Amino acid sequence: MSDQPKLRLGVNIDHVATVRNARGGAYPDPLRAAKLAEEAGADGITAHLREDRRHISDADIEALAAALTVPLNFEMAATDEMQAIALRHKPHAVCIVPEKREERTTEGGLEVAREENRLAHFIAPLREAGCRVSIFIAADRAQIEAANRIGAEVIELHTGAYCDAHAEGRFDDRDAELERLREMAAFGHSLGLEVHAGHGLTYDTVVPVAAFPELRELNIGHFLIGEAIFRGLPTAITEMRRLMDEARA
Ligand SMILES: CC(=O)[C@@H](O)[C@H](O)COP(=O)(O)O
Ligand SMILES: NCC(=O)COP(=O)(O)O
Repeated sequence: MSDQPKLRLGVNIDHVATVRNARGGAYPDPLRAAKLAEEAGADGITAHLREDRRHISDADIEALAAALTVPLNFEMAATDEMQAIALRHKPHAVCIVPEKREERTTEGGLEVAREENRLAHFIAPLREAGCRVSIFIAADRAQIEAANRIGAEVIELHTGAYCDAHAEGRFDDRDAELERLREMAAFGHSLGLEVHAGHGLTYDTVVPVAAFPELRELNIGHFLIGEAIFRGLPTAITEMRRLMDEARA
């Protein structure tokens, strides 16, 4: 048995809403997926209320905030509208992410270093309301230092570049990205930040990341929701949990 602290698995249910929204109406229901994920051992649920509402809706956030028994990690852009929604629901965690209207998915990390003053003021009321504030950033020393200076308690390192390099067979790039993530997880931890990671992780890419001893949480969504088509959501989650636990052992 490992004596490392448990690595939590946050299941992101955004893309249940993507499927629902393809036809309108109410099916499939992200809350039902979240409850199933809880039963399957998810340690938390992550949902990203995009400004354009392309997947998760305001009503989804309301339902999740009211019904979950595990912590809700509410991903949002640093806008006044989103801040007001977060302050209304007071989720366990608020993760500030960058958004671009034209992007297909979250392409990079938040630019904290150039917006320190604004972001420090933006997160202060969220912290006062009792939310754990997390900043979704690239594995970059300057961004991590800035996240620490503005008073974030948590950073989530963007694993997309590592996963993309793996998927495209660029293995030298993948290994370099993995090394960068490893070093920056250790650096963030050394500053006293809680370190999370996520974006694009799959069964093929999760193990080396889950092995970083400084990590406390992985947030995984798109792959798990896709895999649920083939083997069901509980089994897809259980397998991810098994790989994470093996990596920590
Ligand atoms: C910030 C992040 O990584 C998640 O929100 C995830 O990417 C799902 O949302 P999108 O696919 O819409 O970016
Ligand atoms: N913050 C990352 C997340 O919640 C899940 O990202 P993905 O697995 O859907 O790419």
